[in-house]
Amino acid sequence: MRIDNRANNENRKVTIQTDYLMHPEGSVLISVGNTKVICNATVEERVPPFMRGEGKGWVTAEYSMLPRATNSRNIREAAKGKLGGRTMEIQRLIGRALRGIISLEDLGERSIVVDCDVIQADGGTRTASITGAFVALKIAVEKLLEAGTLTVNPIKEHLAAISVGILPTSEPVLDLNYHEDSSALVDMNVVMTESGRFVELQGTGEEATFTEEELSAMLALAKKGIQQLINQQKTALSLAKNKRMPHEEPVAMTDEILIATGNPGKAKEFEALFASKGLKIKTLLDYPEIPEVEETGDTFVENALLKAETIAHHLNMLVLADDSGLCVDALHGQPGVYSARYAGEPKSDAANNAKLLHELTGIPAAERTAKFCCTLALAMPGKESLVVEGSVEGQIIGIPRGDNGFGYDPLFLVPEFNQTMAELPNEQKNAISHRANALEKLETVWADWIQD
Ligand SMILES: O=c1nc[nH]c2c1ncn2[C@H]1C[C@H](O)[C@@H](COP(=O)(O)OP(=O)(O)OP(=O)(O)O)O1
Ligand SMILES: [Mg+2]
Repeated sequence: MRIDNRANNENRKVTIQTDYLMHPEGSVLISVGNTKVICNATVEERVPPFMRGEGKGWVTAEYSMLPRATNSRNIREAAKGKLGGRTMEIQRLIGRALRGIISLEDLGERSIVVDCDVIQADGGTRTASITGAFVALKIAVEKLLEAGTLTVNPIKEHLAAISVGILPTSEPVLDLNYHEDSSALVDMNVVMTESGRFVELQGTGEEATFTEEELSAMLALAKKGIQQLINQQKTALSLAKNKRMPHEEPVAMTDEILIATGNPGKAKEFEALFASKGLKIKTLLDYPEIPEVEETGDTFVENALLKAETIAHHLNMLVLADDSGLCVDALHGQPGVYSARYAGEPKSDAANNAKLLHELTGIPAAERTAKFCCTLALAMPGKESLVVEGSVEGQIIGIPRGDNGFGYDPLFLVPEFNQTMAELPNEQKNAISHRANALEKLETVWADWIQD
């Protein structure tokens, strides 16, 4: 067991706060566990003298740490009057990493400098800097594209970094904190692109050696961790982009509301739930030309916000989105946000139900408790979105029952009725469901929200 109770293949909790400071073209506060780094990207319409006239741009980085980012105070490098070797090495690494995914030709004769300032260190400051620096760089570039200064996107793909290592117990682990890092036998930093290409590998035995098998195990962990970080970058970038998009006066509310779902089962339920309020609904099934929003979030809240805000900006109107799913206790909350894609793409209710039953093989009825969760996000361009959550508890049975509803309904027993969600008449499901529960909460707050 790891000191912070994580599984060996588990990342620390990551948050990526965009537009953190007001002046830089791209500004991000990234937290990876207790490590916190501010990453600011600055665009300058010039390149270093030795590059002038070549039509190419330049991307570089600087790195530093606040004196009390660490357990005891470090003397500021400014006070010492020179940069340490470690600082030089790290800032060159960050610069190389960013130049690995940007076309300097497509950037044109301008520079982007990304400053990475560690405000709190708990291991992995260089990797957190790279992951955050990419987001700051991407925001700065998106703004150049939005302003028409650039017409071709110079950023070719996403990039993130993470550490892996081998603990004294010989276990390979992902994303080491400082405590783990200081006792690790092997410590490795991996910088990788979305397509799985490496920009840099820094693997070191600390009074120890490692085998090719151990190296492969560490790389597999790193790949998984980096994919998750890239999803988190995408989520933060989409939400930030929606906030930046200019908006005219939103289309006035009529007796119609748009629900950003492409799921016919949900659409039908919302129709019934809203009919009783005298409101008509439209869904994305009425707008087949709108592309599906990528659900990169790792929480229901993030995905509901992504769907609601992206569609609200697209159509310049009030939009409600639902992100929902099934959380099974014996599966540690899985499939959770992955409910729709549990058995892979293309999404299929039948395949998802089959996979769920398979995963629960041999687990006795008393331990098959579960809950349906629903997060609703209400978005209007130019306004802070409203978010509410609802849930309903039940149990996963071993053989599907009933034809009403959709998704996991035939396997979800509601104990108080001794019927599955798919056996309950529609009105009954709509009286007790997680969706109905969330909608009730929304009703108590939305009048105030729409007014101001
Ligand atoms: O009342 C429900 N009864 C049974 N299953 C349910 C229910 N509510 C959600 N679920 C399951 C279905 C799907 O596997 C996942 C939702 O995933 P989620 O991404 O929110 O919806 P989706 O992709 O089907 O449509 P969309 O994103 O366009 O709203 O959870
Ligand atoms: Mg979905």
